[in-house]
Amino acid sequence: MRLAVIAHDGKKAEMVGFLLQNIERIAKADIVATGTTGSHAERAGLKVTKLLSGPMGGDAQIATLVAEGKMDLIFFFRDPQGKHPHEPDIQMLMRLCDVHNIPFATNPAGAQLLLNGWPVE
Ligand SMILES: O=C(CO)COP(=O)(O)O
Repeated sequence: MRLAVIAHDGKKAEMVGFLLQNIERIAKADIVATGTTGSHAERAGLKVTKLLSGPMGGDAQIATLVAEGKMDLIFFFRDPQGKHPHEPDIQMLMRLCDVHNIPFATNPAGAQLLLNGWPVE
């Protein structure tokens, strides 16, 4: 499973908690993350490949991986209360997931359903 994880600042703790709760399901996954989300995950002991921070182009990098057919699953825990200067990049990522039919969860409930339905490797 090639999984990308991204979380806005208000959702980073929730993302790390979610990943730790699902540690067995994601044990064999190749995980990439936007920079700061990835640092939080690493501090919790998770192995991730960190890309640029979101506002510096990390979402765009993940969008590129989606376009290239290199991603299976995207978890992006978005903060619905926040405004983000790189919103165009986020829209691009969501659009490319739709173009390429890549599952995209924006909150833990959706992410859990996707993980539960993922074939065991
Ligand atoms: O801004 C983000 C997603 O749009 C997340 O980026 P960081 O993980 O670098 O904070």
